Amino acid sequence: MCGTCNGDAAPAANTNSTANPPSASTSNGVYPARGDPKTSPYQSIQDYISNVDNFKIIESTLREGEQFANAFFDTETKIKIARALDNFGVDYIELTSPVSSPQSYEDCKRICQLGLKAKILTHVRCNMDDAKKAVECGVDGVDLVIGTSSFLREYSHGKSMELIQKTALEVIEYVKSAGVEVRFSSEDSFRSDLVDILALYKAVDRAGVNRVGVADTVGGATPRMVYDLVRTLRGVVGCDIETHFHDDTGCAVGNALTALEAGATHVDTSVLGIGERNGITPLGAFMARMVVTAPDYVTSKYNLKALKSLEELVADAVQINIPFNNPITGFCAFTHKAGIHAKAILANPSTYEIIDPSLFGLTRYVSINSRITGWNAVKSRVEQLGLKMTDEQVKEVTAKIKQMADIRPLAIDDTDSIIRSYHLDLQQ
Ligand SMILES: CC(=O)SCCNC(=O)CCNC(=O)[C@H](O)C(C)(C)COP(=O)(O)OP(=O)(O)OC[C@H]1O[C@@H](n2cnc3c(N)ncnc32)[C@H](O)[C@@H]1OP(=O)(O)O
Ligand SMILES: O=C(O)CCC(=O)C(=O)O
Ligand SMILES: [Zn+2]
Repeated sequence: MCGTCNGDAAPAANTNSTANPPSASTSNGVYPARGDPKTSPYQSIQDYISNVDNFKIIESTLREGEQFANAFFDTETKIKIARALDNFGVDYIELTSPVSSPQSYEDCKRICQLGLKAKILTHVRCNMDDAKKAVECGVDGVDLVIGTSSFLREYSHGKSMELIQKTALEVIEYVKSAGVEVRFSSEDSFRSDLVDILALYKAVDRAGVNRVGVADTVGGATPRMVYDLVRTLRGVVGCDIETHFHDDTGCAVGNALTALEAGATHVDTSVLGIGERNGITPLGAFMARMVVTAPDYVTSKYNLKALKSLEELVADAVQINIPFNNPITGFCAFTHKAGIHAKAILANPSTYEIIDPSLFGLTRYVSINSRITGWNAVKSRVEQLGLKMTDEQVKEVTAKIKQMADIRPLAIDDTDSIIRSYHLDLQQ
């Protein structure tokens, strides 16, 4: 009913041209009521531990994303995605383990040679053979992972905590000696014994890892659990803390924010959240969250206007549609329909929008095609069409629109016809 919006040919009542934006928008383009800590309750209270305005993104579309059911990335597609992620401004790009297949190995080497600004990582099991293959590819960093929960120790790799630590220290020493960044992560951190993993993290921190990683591998963690674990870990290690959240219970974005509030430094994302099962923290949704929480940091660091094309590229590559309710780029993410909303939005977009779509190169759309349309929105359309009517006349034509909309769904062309023919009648 509202047609396409968000940057495509703007349909009726695109308020970018007709609405009065609130007076002083700030240099980052976020309106005061949305971006100013004095008027926005949504910016986190800063404390000494929070990194909400100083985080890095480890973009894992080309690793976790390859674990998505539909994903098959040929070399050219991987390169296109890597370049698009780099253009967006992510800090790191994580690639599938080169041990996975000969082509994975070749692709990893190839992407390392592209000369991107983003650092290139690959993600391997915490063993010497995998680490050697990773280093051979020329990556900037190696992400080591091993399951530490009793489930994974028993049913995945069968190693004791003692053996995990011994192996980890050997592999870390090797990767460091190769002059490459190294991260050590405990898979399934939230179902691991706290004392066990803190001792392990402490040992790898002492061994000089660049980062330790906390992973909610099964997506069961709540923000409170995340805060507690990351905050505790922050007191135990001096290195950076990376976090990885699956979305099985819908908490992946909230958990990522909470992790930063608790002192994490890095967040793993993938475009549209693609990954194992229903995936991880989506890059776009995370940007939506963080542009509200830390507008200056996000708008100055990331090329937000490139989000839509990046998502389209990946959606196309894995043959899915962008969900209607996707933050920012869902087709109706900036569509306003109910009369009460439309009136206020036309007066000041901050009334019913937390994010200014223009930050992402997109436009808002006010629908005037339904039985819940109000006369103020119709008046705006009448003015856009260059027609002259009194308020009483606009109210009368609004009633006609509602009469028709009670019978069937209307397209903007139908509504425009009702307005034009009413206007013609007035003149005759
Ligand atoms: C939660 C996550 O997403 S973790 C990342 C997941 N990523 C991947 O799995 C990468 C893609 N995987 C692959 O290509 C393959 O699984 C490979 C190449 C890694 C291994 O393949 P295979 O040798 O055929 O083994 P398979 O996949 O059946 O089983 C995994 C093996 O890794 C071992 N393993 C699992 N995790 C670890 C670990 N962190 N450290 C060391 N060994 C591990 C298992 O014990 C098992 O070994 P086994 O051969 O003795 O049974
Ligand atoms: O390496 C990590 O930190 C995360 C691995 C992973 O994908 C997961 O545990 O879900
Ligand atoms: Zn994962």
